[in-house]
Amino acid sequence: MTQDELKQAVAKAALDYIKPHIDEHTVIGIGTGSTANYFIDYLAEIKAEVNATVASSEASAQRLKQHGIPVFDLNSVDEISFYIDGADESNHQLQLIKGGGAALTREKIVAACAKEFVCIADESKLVDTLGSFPLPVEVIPMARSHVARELVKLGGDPVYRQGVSTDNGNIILDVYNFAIADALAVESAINQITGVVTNGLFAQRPADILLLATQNGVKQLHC
Ligand SMILES: O=C[C@H](O)[C@H](O)[C@H](O)COP(=O)(O)O
Repeated sequence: MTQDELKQAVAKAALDYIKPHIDEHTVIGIGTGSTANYFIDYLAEIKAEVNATVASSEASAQRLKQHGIPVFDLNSVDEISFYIDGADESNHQLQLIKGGGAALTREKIVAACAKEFVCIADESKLVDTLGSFPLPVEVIPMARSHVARELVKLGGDPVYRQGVSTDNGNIILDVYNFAIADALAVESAINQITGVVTNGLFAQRPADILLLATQNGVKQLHC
């Protein structure tokens, strides 16, 4: 199977995973990216059963609406029942790097409100140590140089993602050459830098389950 076929297979597995639990009170949080897009397309097949979703990006909200799936503002719902989203990397504790598509902040907010975070990924995303994928950091534009200097002090190699503005009107610095042994500590240290909105480490709020598409089928990993 190609990587795209694996993404599609895991998106279908996520739908099968949550479908028995969907009722009129269920609010589904929707992630961002190519794997999440496949999930949205599968969700459309059962849209009559879906009363509410909350999207983690303008792009996902638009795709949901195109399918006729109801999208709500996060402030108008009590709790997210399931949050379904992809990742750029996951370790075996289900701590993640996200934000390759610049949606990390809204993703982190929706994940924080979720009862269960179901991460969906193909097997290339599973790593022993996070950090081969450059760590995205969302930054208030005027703080770009200051934050970059502070990231260098932490041992990283930040690169400005040219031409990208997040849904919140901010910029992204991608931090290269960070071997992230203690993801909790790194997440918290970067978030202490003035001017940082948040970073793409999901360690304080890891996934609850990782559905991992492999050539031998979709596996379930728990931390
Ligand atoms: O900002 C983007 C998100 O964090 C995505 O979930 C992540 O980049 C994975 O994307 P994909 O499913 O396209 O590999």
